[in-house]
Amino acid sequence: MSHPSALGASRTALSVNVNKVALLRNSRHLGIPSVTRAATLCLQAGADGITVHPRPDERHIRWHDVFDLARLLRDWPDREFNIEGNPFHNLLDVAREVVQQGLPLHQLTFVPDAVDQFTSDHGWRFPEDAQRLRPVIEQAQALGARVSLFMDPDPAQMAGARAVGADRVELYTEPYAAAWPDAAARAAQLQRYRDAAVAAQAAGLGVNAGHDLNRDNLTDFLRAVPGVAEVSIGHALIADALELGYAATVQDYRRCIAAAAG
Ligand SMILES: CC(=O)[C@@H](O)[C@H](O)COP(=O)(O)O
Ligand SMILES: NCC(=O)COP(=O)(O)O
Repeated sequence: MSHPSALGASRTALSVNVNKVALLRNSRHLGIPSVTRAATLCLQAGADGITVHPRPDERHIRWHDVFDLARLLRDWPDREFNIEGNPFHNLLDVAREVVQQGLPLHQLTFVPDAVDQFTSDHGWRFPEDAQRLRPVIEQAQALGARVSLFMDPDPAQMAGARAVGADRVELYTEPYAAAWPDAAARAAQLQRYRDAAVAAQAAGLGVNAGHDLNRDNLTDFLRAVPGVAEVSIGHALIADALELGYAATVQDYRRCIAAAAG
């Protein structure tokens, strides 16, 4: 039976971000834990794809990881490979090399991070970023990749993302995750994200979401925000996997997604 993957199904796809596996591995020179082994176990457990966010300092994902994972994904043709990063650093060079080697690359998520960014904390802004984004979006799409722009949940910004040629936006969910424990703050945040998703879809964009999503906050988010195509989850999921193992963890996140639909 084929996997009901991001490539065809209407349910929200789960892309596992394996940055933090690489972070642990890099603290010694032993090659463990293995990033490709982690990805394999997540895919075997039903993850719809793998995400990496290689940073210029290679503090976690190293350039060879991108190619190792692309080679792995070649054996999983119904799953997706999503690479995140700033297109004005060397993201497009890596993407070009992946494609030149005949390896799979489904999605590039452009994130406006500084070189030394601690972690992503804001999205692109329009009209300020429009002129410089247009050509790099075209270059990425010419490689055959879907382009998603990391965006704050501001409905007024979504038409700008579409106008520069993006296929999707990824709504930056840290403010929602931070508000989640407080019911009133959570409801207010969910309204913002719902409005942003509706505006994005009205502009012709697909909607992804990510950052600090976890097993507690994921179902509420997907219940409130319509038509989310993909969530990419790393930090909390890998932390859960340290306790539960990759298979049980991925299955749990899939249950959180299914609970929102049911
Ligand atoms: C765009 C985004 O929200 C994630 O890719 C996040 O930036 C993960 O990066 P770190 O794992 O380096 O925090
Ligand atoms: N795009 C978000 C992502 O890949 C993972 O973010 P996080 O779950 O590590 O915060």
